[in-house]
Amino acid sequence: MSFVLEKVTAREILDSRGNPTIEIEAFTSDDQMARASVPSGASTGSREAVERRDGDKKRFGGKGVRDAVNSVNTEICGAVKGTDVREQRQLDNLLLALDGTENKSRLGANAILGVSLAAARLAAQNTRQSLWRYLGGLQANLLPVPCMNIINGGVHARGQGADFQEFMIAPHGAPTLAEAVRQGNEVYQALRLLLLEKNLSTAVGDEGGFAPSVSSNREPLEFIVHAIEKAGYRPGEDISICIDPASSEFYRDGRYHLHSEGSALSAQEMTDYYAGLMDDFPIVLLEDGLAEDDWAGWKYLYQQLGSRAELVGDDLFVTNVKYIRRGIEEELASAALIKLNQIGTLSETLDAVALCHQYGWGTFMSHRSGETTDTFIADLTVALRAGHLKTGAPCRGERVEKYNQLMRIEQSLGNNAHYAGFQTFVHRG
Ligand SMILES: O=C(O)[C@@H](CO)OP(=O)(O)O
Ligand SMILES: [Mg+2]
Repeated sequence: MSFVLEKVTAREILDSRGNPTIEIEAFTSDDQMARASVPSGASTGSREAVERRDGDKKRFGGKGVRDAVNSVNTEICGAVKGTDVREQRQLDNLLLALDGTENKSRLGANAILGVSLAAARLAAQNTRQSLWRYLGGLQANLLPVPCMNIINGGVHARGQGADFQEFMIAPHGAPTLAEAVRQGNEVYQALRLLLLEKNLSTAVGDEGGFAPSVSSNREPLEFIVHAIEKAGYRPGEDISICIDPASSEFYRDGRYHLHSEGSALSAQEMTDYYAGLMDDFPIVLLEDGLAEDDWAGWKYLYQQLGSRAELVGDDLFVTNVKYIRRGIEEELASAALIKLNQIGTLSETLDAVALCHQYGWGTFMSHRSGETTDTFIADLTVALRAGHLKTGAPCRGERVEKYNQLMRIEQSLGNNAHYAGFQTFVHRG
């Protein structure tokens, strides 16, 4: 079995929104092949690594992704030929040096990440290991709490629903991952019936959650608590709630504009608003409660609410150790969202997770709103003992496929599998 990278090739494919994205194939000198594809966000942080796409992300065959494809087929292919696919850091460093920019804008973070992931998968394949085992070794036995996004709002619902982007359920009381997926799905189905009873739309948003038109950000939480009970579970005991308001999207001129409620709040008022929600609903995790540039606001948020819920930075940290380190030093949050394509290589993602764990921070592994059926993040979550992940509703193939892969991994671990449960959510401060 060879480990020598012979060539990488790329093509343009569609993501789950029907927008173009990149797929990479990597080959060893004995003609073994592995494939990886790269997702794309809608509520992207401004400090994310730069993907090469058309401005509006909509044109298949447009310049952006085609340019990234060309770079892989020519420049990148020439540079990586001959590297050992097991030497992931060496390969990733080579790609960083080749690009030469701080934010991967020359070759494109999508091109770079696709090569990085395809090479890792090839190494796993040629060492005859599953990807999760190859990436995590013997410590890879922690199955994450699946945080299922069952109500979509914000830009993922084209502004027709709640201001908050994601309302997720976390079935942390389940004994196993498979049971958690089953429970989450039961709540999702119960929610559908509740919405229908109220004559609300059950059409879904980008991540498969329902996107009803509501008149406040409390209403989805009320529906969810009701759905948890209707499905036969205890809110807070068996199943809790995680929210990602993605507040950078409604932050302007120093205020948080909640259109559904007709208010514009300061960071302190927004924090009080969240405190009120935490009084009334079993919220265990709040992601991007404040905006990516509101560092002072985050400090206050953490002081007030760090002991009540895991406070996760997504747009704030963009999976970048530089910003996560600042967050740790200044005590701004208790966890980082982890998205491979925010930073652009596997090695840098491993560094971000290691830094978080070193300081007792949580790691919330995440898909993107524009996904492919690639299940790399499911394996990575188990490999890195990330503890909880979000990958949408238990609906829409590109989301379901990640949950299905986690169930496969759990089954192959047998008695050695351990379900993360409630303690995976970091509460402190
Ligand atoms: O904000 C987020 O956390 C993500 C994923 O749910 O959305 P997007 O991929 O659109 O940035
Ligand atoms: Mg987010």
